[in-house]
Amino acid sequence: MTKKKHLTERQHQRIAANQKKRFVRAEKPEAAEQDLDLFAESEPGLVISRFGQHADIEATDGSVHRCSLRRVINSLVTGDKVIWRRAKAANSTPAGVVEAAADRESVLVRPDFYDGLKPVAANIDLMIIVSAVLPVFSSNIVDRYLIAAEAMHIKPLLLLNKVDLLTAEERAALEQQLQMYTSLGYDFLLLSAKTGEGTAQLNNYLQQGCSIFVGQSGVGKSSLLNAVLPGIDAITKEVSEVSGLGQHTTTTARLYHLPQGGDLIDSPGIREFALWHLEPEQVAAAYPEFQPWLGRCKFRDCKHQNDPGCALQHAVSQGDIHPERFHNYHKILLSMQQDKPNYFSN
Ligand SMILES: Nc1nc2c(ncn2[C@@H]2O[C@H](COP(=O)(O)OP(=O)(O)OP(=O)(O)O)[C@@H](O)[C@H]2O)c(=O)[nH]1
Ligand SMILES: [Zn+2]
Repeated sequence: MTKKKHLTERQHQRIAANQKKRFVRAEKPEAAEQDLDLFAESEPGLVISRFGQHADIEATDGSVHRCSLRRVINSLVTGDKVIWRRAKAANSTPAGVVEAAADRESVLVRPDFYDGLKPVAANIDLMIIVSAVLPVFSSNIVDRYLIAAEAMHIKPLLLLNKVDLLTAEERAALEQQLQMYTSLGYDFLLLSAKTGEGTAQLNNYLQQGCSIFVGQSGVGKSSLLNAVLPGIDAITKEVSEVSGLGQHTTTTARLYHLPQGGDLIDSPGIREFALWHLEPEQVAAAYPEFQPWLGRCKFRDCKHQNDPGCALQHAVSQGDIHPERFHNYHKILLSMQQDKPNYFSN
């Protein structure tokens, strides 16, 4: 313990040097901004990872450069497309500077206690919602992720893992149950990370763009990620240790190019991504099958429960809305009201 109290000579020197640097920076706050001579022509790039005031930028030739960010950039996350300039001098720190970020096609957000909704990753094409089939397949959890995907305009794919554990009858029953999703236009994939069944189809989906894997603990996300990108868990761990930023890095997302084609954005924070609080209207808006019926209830403030003249209840009774989806809708709304401040629980 006493060791910590006494700084070594080198530590003293380093602190003094840092203070000096900070002082110079304070004197000339715009120095870096003005010195364009240091940097080459602007070029397009892709954010592979973001670390505080820096970001790893991939050039079109595939090389990665740790860059600083211009002050005008107020939000930059993994998956963002940028305009940057590389440093003219070799081995300079930073290796370049990010000048501007392009508009996002989609953005994954997570609730932050202080900042409200915080962007985590951008330009995601596919949210792969991983569920285990045993002990039971939970449509309630799947529906929570589907609501999040719809709210963020990211296409979802339902991935049912561990199908090696099912008997033929159980498997047939599961496929029957999943009809309620296919009829809404949602795709599903039966897979086993253990036997490898379904991985070829999974690769077809992955090749189409940039994907993320989400799902509850124990469903097999690590196993699946390691199947599509061997060694990914080791890399994730390494990133957290090397950058030494402590707890924050556990949510720092990273973009990987898959050898079989397509991109993957991953971090522990993304894997355990949970549904945040939404207003009841926003939840209803995330159900595609509700859309033709919304606004047609007898009472404008209809809660779609036992209210007379409820259009949604009518749609359920005539088979246009699946009763299980409708049941989950009410359950999800109720849980949002109950644990409103608890953004982080599933
Ligand atoms: N039988 C079978 N077991 C599997 C399969 N995929 C994963 N498992 C097992 O399920 C357990 C959980 O797998 P993980 O890959 O750690 O699951 P995870 O979703 O990453 O879980 P967390 O790390 O807790 O978030 C492990 O014991 C795996 O060996 C599968 O397809 N079939
Ligand atoms: Zn109603």
